[in-house]
Amino acid sequence: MTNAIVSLKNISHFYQKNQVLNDINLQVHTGEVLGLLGHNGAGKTTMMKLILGIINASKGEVEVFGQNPSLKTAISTRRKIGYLPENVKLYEQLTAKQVLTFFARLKSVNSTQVIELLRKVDLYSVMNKPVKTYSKGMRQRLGLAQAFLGRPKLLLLDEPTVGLDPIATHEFYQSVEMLRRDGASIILCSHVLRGLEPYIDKALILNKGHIVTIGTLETLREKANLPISIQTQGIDDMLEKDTLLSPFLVSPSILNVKDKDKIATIKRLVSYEQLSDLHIESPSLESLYQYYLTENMPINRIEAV
Ligand SMILES: Nc1ncnc2c1ncn2[C@@H]1O[C@H](COP(=O)(O)OP(=O)(O)OP(=O)(O)O)[C@@H](O)[C@H]1O
Repeated sequence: MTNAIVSLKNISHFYQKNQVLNDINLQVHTGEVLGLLGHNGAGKTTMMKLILGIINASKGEVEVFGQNPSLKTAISTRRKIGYLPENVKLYEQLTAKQVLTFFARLKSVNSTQVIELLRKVDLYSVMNKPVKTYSKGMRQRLGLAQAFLGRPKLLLLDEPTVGLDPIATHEFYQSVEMLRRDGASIILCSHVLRGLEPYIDKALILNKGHIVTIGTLETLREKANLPISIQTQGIDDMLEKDTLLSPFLVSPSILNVKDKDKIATIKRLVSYEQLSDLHIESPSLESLYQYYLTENMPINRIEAV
């Protein structure tokens, strides 16, 4: 692919003698949203720091918009990157509008963007209230607006939904979606998977500095071949007695089947007149993550250095 805006080639990184990234290869293309998933300490923030140009890789090559982002001369590249750090603290005494106006000045961005961004992250109606009165979800959305000042082409979001409840998480991702529609590519690292799935195009699962797998959710599902869950209503008694279906039962009304058996199973289920409803669920991002972490060895493991 030619339109990679982020390219990591054979990246390894050490903090003193401790190797925290191992032969990482990654390309992020224009318009993509990549979920960088891994437990605490997997190396996600280190990857972000490399892309931001804050640290230099011990080995390998980092290119962002075709340049090494850590070079002094890569000013235009760095301007194209927006960053929301984990646990960002914005000035409590200032209002959201004042905070964004302040950052707009620091970034030499026209302050007309401030109001537009406050609308996008749904803080317009409270923009004149001090940040100290905001919920954690509102603060995170303000952090997101700060990261998007100057309309960066690449947004890096580090654990943006830690500590947010499901509603606040949903609202946060809706704001991310608004910014994505403005043309931003996004790398979003998280160990909180709940609510993430609809918003990412690809997932990279990182374990102890190794890439375990990377791909679209569809590809990850295909490779994992985990069972699909089919919930039925109205035929519990019949399912138990059906010798073709009963081996798949995991509860009186739920069957777990592999993708290849899905259609045959559904056809048999709908042949029951008493069937009143059917709910089909593909493996969740959480179960895929669990599968890849426990079942698979890293694809590019380097043995002890
Ligand atoms: N400046 C540093 N000096 C030494 N070790 C570090 C430094 N920064 C991170 N580490 C170590 O590198 C490893 C990877 O850390 P990193 O912050 O990249 O992981 P992470 O996946 O982002 O985890 P978390 O979600 O906890 O931030 C961890 O073992 C961490 O302790």
